[in-house]
Amino acid sequence: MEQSTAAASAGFDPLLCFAIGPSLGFTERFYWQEPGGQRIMVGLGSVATLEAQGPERFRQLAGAWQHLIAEALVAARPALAAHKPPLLFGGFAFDPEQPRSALWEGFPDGLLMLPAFLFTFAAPEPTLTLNVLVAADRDPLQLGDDIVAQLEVLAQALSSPPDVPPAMPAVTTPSSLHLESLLPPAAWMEQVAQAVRQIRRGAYEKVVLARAVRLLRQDRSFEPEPALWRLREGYQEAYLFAFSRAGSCFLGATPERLVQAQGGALETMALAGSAPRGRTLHEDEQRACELLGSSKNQREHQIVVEVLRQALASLCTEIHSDPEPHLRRLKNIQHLETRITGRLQPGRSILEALEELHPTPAVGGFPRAAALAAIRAGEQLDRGWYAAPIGWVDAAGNGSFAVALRSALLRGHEATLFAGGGIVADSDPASEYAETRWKFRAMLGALGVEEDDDENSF
Ligand SMILES: C=C(O[C@@H]1C=C(C(=O)O)C=C[C@H]1O)C(=O)O
Repeated sequence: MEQSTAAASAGFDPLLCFAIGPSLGFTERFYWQEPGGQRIMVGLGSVATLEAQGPERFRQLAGAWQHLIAEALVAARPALAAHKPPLLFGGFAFDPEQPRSALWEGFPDGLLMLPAFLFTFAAPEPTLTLNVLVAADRDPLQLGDDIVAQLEVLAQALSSPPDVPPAMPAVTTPSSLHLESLLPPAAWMEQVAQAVRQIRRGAYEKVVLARAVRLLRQDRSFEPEPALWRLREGYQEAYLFAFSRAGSCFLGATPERLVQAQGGALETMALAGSAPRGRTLHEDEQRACELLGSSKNQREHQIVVEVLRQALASLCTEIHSDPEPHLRRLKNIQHLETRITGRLQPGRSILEALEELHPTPAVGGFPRAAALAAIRAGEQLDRGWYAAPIGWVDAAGNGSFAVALRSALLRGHEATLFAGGGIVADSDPASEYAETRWKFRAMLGALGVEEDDDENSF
């Protein structure tokens, strides 16, 4: 497959860097790829993990991050670096007010980690960053020897990496896979009908309801590498992410940027309103025209644009948004998208932007508090890190976070996949259900379930 220029110039595949993690004894690792492969980062191991619980998690982590930066000694070639070290990677739970189930063990309400090794494939050149936590009583000579030894082990592992993807059939035989909805489809559609009734009564204007399906695999456990490999082939224009911890891996290919900040320039997007791709060019155009002309989808979308603009008002100057949405076309689905930009006020950080923006009405609803209450009361699902911010932040306050959609949590022989959709006054439960099925396609395909398998079972 075609690699980004930065990755190609490094001479090896970033996925290999991710794949060698377990052989070096690293149980925590991440893979992060921005749209078009312009920036790929792989982190192995964690020398510092900042964790926070509860609604104050963004502030708590911002404080802990400042503390870490203040104490860091950085030796880097600033002119050549694609970011200002130290760089932390992490994610957040969708709703800190909702109790976490056993499924999401190891994925707290907020987590930022400082990887032991960080590979960055981005302009101007690929880099390797080594992070070490130095205690006051550490012998500097011994420290130097340890670093050299670590680099030797790393070089050795990279020179004889495991096969990626590990040997497995391109498409798994359906008999070894079992797919089931966590909630029967009829019960989920009843939830949607109930939300529509509440909306019509004026309780709120929009709510995003999600559901999960579970994939069980008898022959072997799910591994992130082959799934990432397939996502990379089909979803180059998405953010690809994988975060392994505590025996699980949360991964996905999401089209939705939550926020990106670079040198004070901030970018976010409204992504809401969906239609399937057509099977022929003609059908595809027809679906696109219907989506652009659908007042239901346009309304759903406009709510997101308005709320994002308001959220940015307290953080940014020079806020601009596209005058109208354009189409964002992915392999199995197309959306309405509006780009929104601003300039961060001096001293404000991307973590503050996360706090303001999350959850946007694209994944929560509107008004926010009423929609979140409806999700807590009705959804019967622990979303965990699904539909929440995932990404990185550096010492200069630059960073990039996506909304973790089109995603799954892998644990041993089980994969739990998540998808949802925006419900408004004129939503139809059966159409919303169908929409979640298109959205599941990205991860189902990545995990080896073919297009027409189990057509009626999820
Ligand atoms: C909630 C999801 O997607 C979100 C909801 C959309 C919609 O309702 O049209 C579109 C894109 C996303 O913002 C999901 O993929 O699970």
